[in-house]
Parts: sequence; structure tokens; C-alpha cells
Amino acid sequence: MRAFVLRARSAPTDSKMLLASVGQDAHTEILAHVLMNAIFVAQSHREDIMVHLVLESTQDFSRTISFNSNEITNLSGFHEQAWLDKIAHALDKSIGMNKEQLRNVEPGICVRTISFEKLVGELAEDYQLYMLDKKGDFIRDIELAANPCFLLTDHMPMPKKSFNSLKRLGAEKISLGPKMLFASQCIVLIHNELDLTL
Ligand SMILES: C[S@@+](CC[C@H](N)C(=O)[O-])C[C@H]1O[C@@H](n2cnc3c(N)ncnc32)[C@H](O)[C@@H]1O
Repeated sequence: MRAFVLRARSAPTDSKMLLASVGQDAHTEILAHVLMNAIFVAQSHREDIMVHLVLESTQDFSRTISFNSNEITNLSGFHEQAWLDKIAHALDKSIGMNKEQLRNVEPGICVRTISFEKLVGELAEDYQLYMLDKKGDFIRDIELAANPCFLLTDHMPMPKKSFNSLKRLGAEKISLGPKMLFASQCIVLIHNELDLTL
């Protein structure tokens, strides 16, 4: 499995606010762009991809919505609205959940009330973590592990205190080059680097 985590610090956990924030300050379109580029290829989808979206603008708990590309069945199309609808539906399903609970939303999609820190702590047991950072090691200068998990943020940077805990979990910083890219653009480049090595 190849995994991607988007830490969306500004994304609301209320579905109506999430949908109303597309193109606004919270830039929730980023979540749909990430899913588009992590899971779709032309006319098809990639296998063995996990995407975890962590939405952190909340009145109660962060929501982690996880997508398994092998199991998702009923998408309404190869477009952003299809993904936004799935995210909104997962958020509605999560209403009333207590801390650190899980609810299955539909095949391939589940929602959990866990924080980014808790999620990456779990992922570190099965994956090598890579934190995307322009100042990290250039992706072509290192050998990526067979089970990589890439950590990205929305337009709000990772808080400084997260860096130390990620380091303790063995996360390595990797760069894709000198330009500051969107998270979804990073994902396209990462897929391509890995595709070239297969
Ligand atoms: C739009 S950027 C985040 C920008 C944010 N304001 C910041 O200063 O980190 C979205 C994500 O892409 C990653 N990213 C963007 N360009 C990159 C590059 N050239 N190499 C590695 N990661 C990159 C960032 O680290 C971040 O996780």
C-alpha cells in the first residue's frame, strides 16, 4: 500500500461549512484535489492507495476520513464534486461520535474521531513516514521504502511542535524540488517517481 495523509488544518468538520468553503479562505477544494490525484488515473483508478484526510477545524474532535482505493465502489464520476459529496457524507455520518471512535461510511470509506498525531502514531507501525518539505532530501537522492506514507498539509503549514514528534516516529523529510507546490501536485509527482521504479 501507498498512503497519503493530508493534514487539513483549516477544513471544517461541519459538512455544510465544508461545502461552502470551496474557493474561500479554508480552501476545502484542496481535499478533493488530493483525492483526485491520489486515486484517479485517466479513465480508471489506482490500486492499493490509502488516503487519510484529517480535518481539524472543529467544535469537538478532528475527523480522519480514510479512503481505500481497492474498496471504493459507487463514485458518481471522475470529478471533484463526487469527492466533496463523499467527504460531506462521511462528516454527516460522524455527528455524535465520541473521541477516538470509528464509523464505516460505505465500502472503502470510514470516518474516525482521531487526531493527526494519533493517526500518524498508528501509521508509523506499518509504514515508513515521509514528510513533504521543500528543505528535505531530494526524492531522487533517496531510496523510498516499499511501504511509504507521505504526510502533507493544506495551505497552513505543519505546526512546529509536530516536527519533533514526527521525528521520533522516524519520519524523513523529502523534497520534490525548489517550487512550492499544491499538496495535490506533490502527489502526482510522488506517484510518477514511484511508477518509474516499478
Ligand atoms: C501548498 S504547500 C503548504 C504551504 C504552507 N503554507 C507551508 O508553508 O508549508 C502543501 C504541501 O505541499 C508540500 N510541498 C509543496 N511544495 C513542495 C516541494 N517542492 N517539496 C516537498 N514538499 C512540498 C508542503 O510541504 C505541504 O505539505
